[in-house]
Amino acid sequence: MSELIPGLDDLSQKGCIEVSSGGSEFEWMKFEQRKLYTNAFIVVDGKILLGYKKRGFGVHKYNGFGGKVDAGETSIQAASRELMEEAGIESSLEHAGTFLFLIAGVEWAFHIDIYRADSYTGTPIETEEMHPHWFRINDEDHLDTPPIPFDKMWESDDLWFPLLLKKRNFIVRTDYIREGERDVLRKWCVKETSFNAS
Ligand SMILES: Nc1[nH]c(=O)nc2c1ncn2[C@H]1C[C@H](O)[C@@H](COP(=O)(O)OP(=O)(O)OP(=O)(O)O)O1
Repeated sequence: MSELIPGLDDLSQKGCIEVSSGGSEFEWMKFEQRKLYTNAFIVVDGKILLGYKKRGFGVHKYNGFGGKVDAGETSIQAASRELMEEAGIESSLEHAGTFLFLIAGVEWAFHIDIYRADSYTGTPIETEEMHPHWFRINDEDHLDTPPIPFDKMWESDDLWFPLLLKKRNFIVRTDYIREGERDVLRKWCVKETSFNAS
């Protein structure tokens, strides 16, 4: 079995398959506290909806729609609320993965529940935080739509997007450091959990 990823439930790692890992020369960063976040991706008819982030941490990157889970909310309630606040749409979301994101200088870990859906209601709109855009998910269809802009996303997203798009469930941990203005991926592990013996 591959190394257990610290900070993620040991049981959910039982029987899963490591897809990618790196930075083995570094230690995983320590953290005392975790904060809950969500991130939702809509994939419809060969295209994925991403938002261009206009402000805050991760500004100028493309990402799913999400943010902090508020007190008294479940994760899926937060994911639905954020999808409405940031893209103006409603959707029946399914849990797709769990993501632990650490960055040097922030003493807590971001525990992000990743959701996906293959339908939605409403029309995606630009909001104060995000500008929505569609991207094609392969190079056979929709050639008039741009490909997923991995060079303008968090550096590790290309490692787990194939699982998200194939509807496979996964867990990810990424530890980043800051180098000047840049966030640099230092250690990571991606595992597919779809094969979990529960
Ligand atoms: N696709 C992604 N890939 C990645 O590597 N890290 C991500 C990620 N999506 C989110 N993160 C990390 C970095 C990001 O700054 C942090 C918080 O997520 P968001 O930026 O979505 O939340 P916000 O800070 O906008 O929260 P709100 O203000 O509640 O909307 O989680």
